[in-house]
Amino acid sequence: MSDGVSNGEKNFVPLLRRAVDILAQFCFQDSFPILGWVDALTGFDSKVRKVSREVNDFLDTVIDDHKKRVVVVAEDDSHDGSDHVERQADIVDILLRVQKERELEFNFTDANIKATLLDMFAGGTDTIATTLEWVMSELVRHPTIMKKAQEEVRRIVLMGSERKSGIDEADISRMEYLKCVVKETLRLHAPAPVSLRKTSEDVKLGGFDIPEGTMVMINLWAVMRDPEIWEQPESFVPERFLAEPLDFKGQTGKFVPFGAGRRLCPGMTLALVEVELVAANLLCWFDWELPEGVVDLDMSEINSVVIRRETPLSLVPVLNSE
Ligand code: HEM
Repeated sequence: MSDGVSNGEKNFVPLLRRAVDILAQFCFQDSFPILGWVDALTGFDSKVRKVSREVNDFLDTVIDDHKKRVVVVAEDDSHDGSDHVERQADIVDILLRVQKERELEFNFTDANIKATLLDMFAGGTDTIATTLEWVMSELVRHPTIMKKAQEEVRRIVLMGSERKSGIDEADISRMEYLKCVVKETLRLHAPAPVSLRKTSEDVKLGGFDIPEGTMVMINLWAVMRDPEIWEQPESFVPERFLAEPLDFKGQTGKFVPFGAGRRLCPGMTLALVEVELVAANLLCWFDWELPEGVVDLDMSEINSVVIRRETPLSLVPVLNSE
């Protein structure tokens, strides 16, 4: 990558966080469209324009940089080892190839590529990092659950006929308890707490008349802590998912960390692979302790588009000597 992009990369994470945080801020246009003009007076509109311009400029640089590279790229590991292959193709190379070879039925423009990249990075960075922080926070607060999850992971990875040095997806598919830990974490700490919809017709719901075209916010966080539908809703009990193996599609309207229906999170499968794989590695190769002097972990949350820990998680890893 050119220096321009490398430098930009360093700034991209904070820029992305700024962009995502703006989405969580109140604006009149969304809640009272008739008062949308107030957003210009409060400075909200210019803040949105500024951050959009910065994100757009960064993505333009990334795309230009990829277009300029004259390298032969491989999209998998199947190359013949010849000197022509300088590196594996990344997601931008692949999207540019799809564009160049006109693989789609519509004109796939640079704007489409930028939108795809933004969706992936905005939707898929903080959500996954935050989920992992909550997984480890809950496990450290519940040593018996941590031990049970570690025993499962280590039995599958370290105690087979052949001791492995890495964990693959086939191993993960056998980690039933770890999957329950991830589900329970997503139930209690849904990183994306609301789902937005616009009504396509007049509806009556719970005694309220909701006119067509109303923006409705569904509080997924509250659904997954509702005492009417969950036993001990505030407790961290992964076993509840052994007893009731709810999937992630949200069709029961009870367990909805990725939303539900046609606008269900498109990154769900990728997210689960990443969270489960990283969590399994953390549990397999290390034991985890609170830093010296810390007796109880602070579990305060920051409410934004993504519900993060108020204080970043700090734990001490101890190499597993098994
Ligand atoms: C633990 C990780 C994640 C959680 C908990 C999560 C959760 C959600 C939720 C609740 C929604 C709203 C769905 C609805 O309204 O029904 C959503 C939408 C979305 N997510 Fe995720 N997500 C995660 C990871 C990802 C990843 C990895 C990506 C992309 C690579 C992604 C991309 C998106 C996009 C683009 C949307 C908007 C979809 C639309 O409006 O049609 N998410 N996500």
